[in-house]
Amino acid sequence: MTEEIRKGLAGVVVDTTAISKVNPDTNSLLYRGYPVQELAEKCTFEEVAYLLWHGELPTPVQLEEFQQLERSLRRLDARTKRIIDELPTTAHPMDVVRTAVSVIGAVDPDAAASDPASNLTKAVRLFAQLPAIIAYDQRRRREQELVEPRDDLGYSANFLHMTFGEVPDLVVVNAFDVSMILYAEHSFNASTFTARVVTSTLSDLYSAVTAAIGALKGPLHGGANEAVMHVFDEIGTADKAEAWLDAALAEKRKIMGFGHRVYKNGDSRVPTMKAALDTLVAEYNRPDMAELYETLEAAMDARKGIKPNLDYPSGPAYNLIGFDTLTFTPLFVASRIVGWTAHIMEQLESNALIRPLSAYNGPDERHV
Ligand SMILES: CC(=O)SCCNC(=O)CCNC(=O)[C@H](O)C(C)(C)COP(=O)(O)OP(=O)(O)OC[C@H]1O[C@@H](n2cnc3c(N)ncnc32)[C@H](O)[C@@H]1OP(=O)(O)O
Ligand SMILES: O=C([O-])CC(=O)C(=O)O
Repeated sequence: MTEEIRKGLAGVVVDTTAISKVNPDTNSLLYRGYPVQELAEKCTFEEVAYLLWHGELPTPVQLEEFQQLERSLRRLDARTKRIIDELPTTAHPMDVVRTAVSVIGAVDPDAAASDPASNLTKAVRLFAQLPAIIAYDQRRRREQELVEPRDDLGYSANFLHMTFGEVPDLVVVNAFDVSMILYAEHSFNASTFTARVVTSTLSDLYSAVTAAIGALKGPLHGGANEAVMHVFDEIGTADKAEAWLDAALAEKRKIMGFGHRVYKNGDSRVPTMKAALDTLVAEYNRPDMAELYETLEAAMDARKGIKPNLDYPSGPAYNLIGFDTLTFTPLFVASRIVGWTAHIMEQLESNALIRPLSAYNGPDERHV
């Protein structure tokens, strides 16, 4: 038998999904049929989360009910806070988030229940709790006290309030909300596929999410938004970008924030996130950031023809908002929790154990 091996499952279609459609030919991304750009312009992250989980945008009554539920679940419980406090500040914030989700799973008496209603309850709980975990972790690293959530604020305004102790201008809240919408879902990316693999063994949602966080951490996936900022810090100013890039390419380095497994002519989400970044550049009066961004992008295009992915504009956007660089990938978690949990529920609707084959290339049979 000749076996065709597709390293990294590149180009392999492994299942169907009704959650999102990534189309590199038209450079489009649909969530449940809606173009993501339209959702970013007209909806809040809460509405998009509801859409991804339920398949339809909420009616005003459904939205009100969902918002009330989400606001009621925002507070970090004492046990989770204690366990975060136990972790050294040398731990990467992704490890803190992964541990916190694991703790929430371990103390949930209903952890093993995997019917759709139980899983949706868990998904909403994680959605509501992650901002508190991430905000508190950044604050404790800065030796600041925990800030309690405000029930009168929407998701993004409250997230920023809990992180920085104040609600920034609307333009900042909106840019952050757009980033949450754009990060929420992207079909069978590595972390979502990880969540589906774990779910396919009939393990529980918390285990699948914990594994997905581990997959997202890597710099070839979600870790790239953090890595982009390290690149910006390394380069310094726009006038040094070309020389830096030539040296990095000569060393065969992968340039973080560029390239994509599926999109080969640019990531459908980048123009929307770049526009959000531009509003932040104006708000914080940081044209130098835009100049560095654009110079490196143009140089990469000229030398390799490789375009930016979503992590490229998101990294500097989160920097301008004031997040610590190490907190960037946890922000991706806060958003992608929606996509992961939607996929976990979809996997369970028609489950098949995910177990591919391998072609053995070790020694022929031999004996001791
Ligand atoms: C939200 C997200 O998770 S998006 C992805 C975020 N990740 C990054 O930004 C990390 C940097 N990018 C990369 O490493 C890659 O582009 C990936 C992992 C995202 C996609 O990789 P693949 O689809 O496997 O493409 P592959 O690595 O085979 O690249 C094809 C060619 O382009 C080159 N290439 C791709 N991306 C880059 C890059 N960022 N910098 C330099 N060269 C690159 C490869 O070296 C390869 O060249 P070769 O054919 O001469 O060997
Ligand atoms: O789709 C991918 O491979 C990576 C990505 O852009 C995402 O997860 O948002």
